Order: sequence, then structure tokens, then C-alpha cells
Amino acid sequence: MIRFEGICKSFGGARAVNDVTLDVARGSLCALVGTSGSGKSTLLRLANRLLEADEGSIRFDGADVTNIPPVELRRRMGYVIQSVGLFPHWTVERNIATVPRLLGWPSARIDQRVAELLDLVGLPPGLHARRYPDELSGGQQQRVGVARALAGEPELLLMDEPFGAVDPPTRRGLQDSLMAIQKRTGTTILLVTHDVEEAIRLGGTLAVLDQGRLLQTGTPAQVLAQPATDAVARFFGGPLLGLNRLKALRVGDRAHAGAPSPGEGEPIDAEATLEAALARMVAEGRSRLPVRRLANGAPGVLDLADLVRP
Ligand SMILES: Nc1ncnc2c1ncn2[C@@H]1O[C@H](COP(=O)(O)OP(=O)(O)OP(=O)(O)O)[C@@H](O)[C@H]1O
Repeated sequence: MIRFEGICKSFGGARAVNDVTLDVARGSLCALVGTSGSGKSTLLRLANRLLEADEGSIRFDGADVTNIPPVELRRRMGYVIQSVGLFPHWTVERNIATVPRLLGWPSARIDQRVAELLDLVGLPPGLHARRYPDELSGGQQQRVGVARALAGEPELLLMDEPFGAVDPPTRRGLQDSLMAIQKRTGTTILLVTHDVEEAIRLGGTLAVLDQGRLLQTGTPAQVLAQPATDAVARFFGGPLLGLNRLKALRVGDRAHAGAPSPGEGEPIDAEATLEAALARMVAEGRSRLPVRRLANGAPGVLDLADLVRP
């Protein structure tokens, strides 16, 4: 869907992005992660030509982005930033309708799209469509920002720290909504975050940047099991990397067949993370949990020892 090839970008002689080659497959979610100043936002802005690369090429659906007019490019790529940037004097529905209006959609189609998107991001249209941004909480504004970016049915959604400014429980709610939206719409997402937990939780592919260089790509489970460099290991927790790894693995990945014995407590879901399983074991003083259902449908068990298996 989008491929960065040998991309370099400098500001005043300092390399912000250094020879990055990265492929984001159609329908996937790729999280650009790395410490502050590693070049994540720059890479995102190069995708929609808010910035131009010094070297290398970016192909979007097979075409070099420099051959696509910026207006067309930004219509085909939704862009969500942390500060949201909603127009304060426009209602929620008018904000969301920005791109469809520019595209000249008939008003009935726009109204239908706005209502559908508000539902999708979990804001009932009857309650929210006519409100103004300053009548919404920060988390609700973020949801409107996501709806607005999706309005023109973009092929790619670029998100720069989209949930950076909201509290952790709201952030988790927004992450869940985003994952559900992606499942439903199949939109390709390239997202910037420096939050390790968010990067792991969203699943998909991680692309780890450090000082402008791409150090590693892979699923969270792969990257946390075998960090390519010390910088990657440090980013994912250093001495606590092992604990973060438990966030990237599911109970079903490690549980084994077995009949739970009486008194072993509530079964845990095979989809729960190993971190959640360990938390239950610690809280309940158990070294074994029954598992509701393995991939083959049979009940199973998870032992404390399963958590430390390679
Ligand atoms: N417009 C600009 N002019 C000059 N330098 C810039 C500009 N944009 C970015 N930089 C520099 O490029 C480097 C990479 O910045 P970038 O914003 O891409 O990093 P980041 O990984 O997104 O960081 P953060 O997580 O803090 O947002 C930094 O050293 C930054 O100071």
C-alpha cells in the first residue's frame, strides 16, 4: 500500500530520517515507535508530502507520491494529529463533513456518512452531531478527529500520537475503537506512538526508529522476543522487557490441554494477555489457571511455568 525506499530527510544538516526502507501492507496497522526525536513524525509527514524527502522514494499504491498532486494525496490519506485541529466554530457534523463537502458529495450521502462515522467512533449522532468541539471532552474530540479523517473513505490513515493527550482508560477505549474500526473497514493505518503499551496493544507491525534509522520491524511478539539491538531492548523496557513481552502474548499461545481441577478459580479467556494471567495468579495466589477455550475448542490450563517457556 505504501512503501518508503531509502528515504532521507535532513533539517539544517541534521539527519532526521536516515535511509529508511519500510513497506506497509494493505489492510495492516503499522506502529512507528521510538524515543522522542527518532524521526517518527517526520516520516509520517513525508508520506502525505507535508514534507518532501531529500533522497529516496515513496510509492503509494504503486505510484511515486511526487507524481500525485498534494490535494489528491491528502484526500486519499486521512491524517489525525494529537491536537485534533477541529474547527471550533463548526459543529461536529460539519467538521466530519469537511472532505466529503470538498469532494462535492450530495448532501444525503454526506448526512448518511456522518451518522455512520459517529456511530463507528462510539458517539451517538443524536447526542453529538450538533454540538461544537468545546462542548466535548478531549477523548470525544479525538473520536471526532478520527471520524473526520475517515470521512472521505481514505485508503490510508496516518495518525500522529492520536491518543497522546487523553488519560489511560480513555486511551484504551479509543484504542479498542480504532482496532474495531480497522477490522470493519480494512483501512491501512500508519500510526506514530512513543507509548510502548499502546504499540504492543494495537498489535499489527512495529517499526522501531532510533536517531532516524529503522532498527527493526516485526510483530510485537517477535520484536520483544528478539530485539535486534540494545536500543530496541531499552525502548521496550530494558530490564523489564520480559514483563512487556507478557503483554504481547496471549494465554492461548502458551496454555496446554488439561482438565482444570475443582477450586482452580474462574477460567481465563484464551484471548487474554499473559500479563493479565500473571496478574490473576499473583492476586489469587495460584500457579495455575483454567483456560476457557483453546483454539481447538477444548478447555485447557495455564501454569506459571508456561509463562517462562521460550
Ligand atoms: N521542521 C523542522 N525543522 C527542524 N528540525 C526538525 C523539524 N521537524 C523535525 N525536526 C528534527 O528532526 C528530528 C526528528 O523529529 P521528529 O519530530 O520526526 O521526531 P519524533 O520521533 O516524531 O519525536 P516525538 O516523539 O518527540 O514527536 C528531531 O531532532 C527534530 O528536532
